[in-house]
Amino acid sequence: MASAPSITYGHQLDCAINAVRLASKLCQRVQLMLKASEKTDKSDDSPVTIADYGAQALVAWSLQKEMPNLPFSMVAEEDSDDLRKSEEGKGLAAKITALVNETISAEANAGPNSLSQDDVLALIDSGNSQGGSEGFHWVLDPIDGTRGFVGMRQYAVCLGLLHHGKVVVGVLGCPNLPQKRIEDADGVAESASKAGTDGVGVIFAAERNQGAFAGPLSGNGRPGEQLQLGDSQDFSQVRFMESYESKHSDHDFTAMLAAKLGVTQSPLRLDSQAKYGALARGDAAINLRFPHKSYREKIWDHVAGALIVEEAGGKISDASGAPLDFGKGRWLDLDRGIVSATPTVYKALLQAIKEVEVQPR
Ligand SMILES: Nc1ncnc2c1ncn2[C@@H]1O[C@H](COP(=O)(O)O)[C@@H](OP(=O)(O)O)[C@H]1O
Ligand SMILES: [Mg+2]
Ligand SMILES: [Mg+2]
Ligand SMILES: [Mg+2]
Repeated sequence: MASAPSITYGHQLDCAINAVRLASKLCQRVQLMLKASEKTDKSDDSPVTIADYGAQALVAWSLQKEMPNLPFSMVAEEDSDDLRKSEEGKGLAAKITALVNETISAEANAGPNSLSQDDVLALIDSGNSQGGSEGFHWVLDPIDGTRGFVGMRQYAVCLGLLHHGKVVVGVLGCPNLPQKRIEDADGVAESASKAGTDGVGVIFAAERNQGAFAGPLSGNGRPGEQLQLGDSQDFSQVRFMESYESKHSDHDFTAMLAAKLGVTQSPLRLDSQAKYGALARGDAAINLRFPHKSYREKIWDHVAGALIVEEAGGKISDASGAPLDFGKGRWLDLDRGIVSATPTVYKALLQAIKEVEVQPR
């Protein structure tokens, strides 16, 4: 008896790549003209800019335009509450609408002013799905690493697709990431300052069981370079990555873990899921994230990057080795932290975590 054909998600992958490229264009426009006044602070003290909102609206617009006949469910980070409440919020909403329309007319061959302010607010709010373990759900972080975006460092537009709770498509747009392998922190900082020029801006894309790929963010179609991780066991040669912000991940704890493993190189500190892309292409062998114990992770911070790492041959789990369960709604509950690495290094890492006595804060 012939076995049932396995499901593929090629069309959704193509649509996700187009949506991420379009939203990345908007982010690049805003980064060139970013002013402090166009930034609000959410109750959790994280900044959100007109680019976060604009990118969310554009991804929702692009996906629905390309797949008009499919039901649309999206779990996304932002909502329009702050844009409806105050005069300042309404002013931002007008700017976001103008920016979305400008980007659509410049990049997507549509007429100017094609979307009203209400349309844009509704597109932002179309990201209010609760997700779950049944059916299809897009998962979007319109700008991951907003602090990196504001600080002209790394950030990423991150879009994934869940099918029955498993990630089946993952795309990362990284406008400030060098296309060449990262040598050191100075090099990556220099790239960020040269966004939009040759050699800067990477898109990572993966489909379940079909591999992970990288290529220039500018351009069309699927990125062409397949990523396949090597498996070094020489810990004196490996490097680890972690958040730029020590508030997001305990740098003292990760230093202790690295020492336990025999890692001698200093860490590469980058904002956003650009770290997952960088891991998948071999810029470093380990990505560690150990937030404060009161912090609760959200799925959009990891969905796209997790598939890219796995499809490149890497491993990812929580600190106990349990797989990340993205099918439980908007939150991602897990044990202590998230670790991802090349396979042999990953095994040693889990063992080292068991052996260290001090736990993160
Ligand atoms: N106190 C905290 N601890 C851990 N993570 C935090 C945090 N405050 C915010 N974050 C999350 O960390 C993400 C950035 O991760 P990184 O440190 O790898 O750049 C943020 O994504 P956004 O920038 O999308 O809000 C946010 O979701
Ligand atoms: Mg945020
Ligand atoms: Mg995020
Ligand atoms: Mg974000």
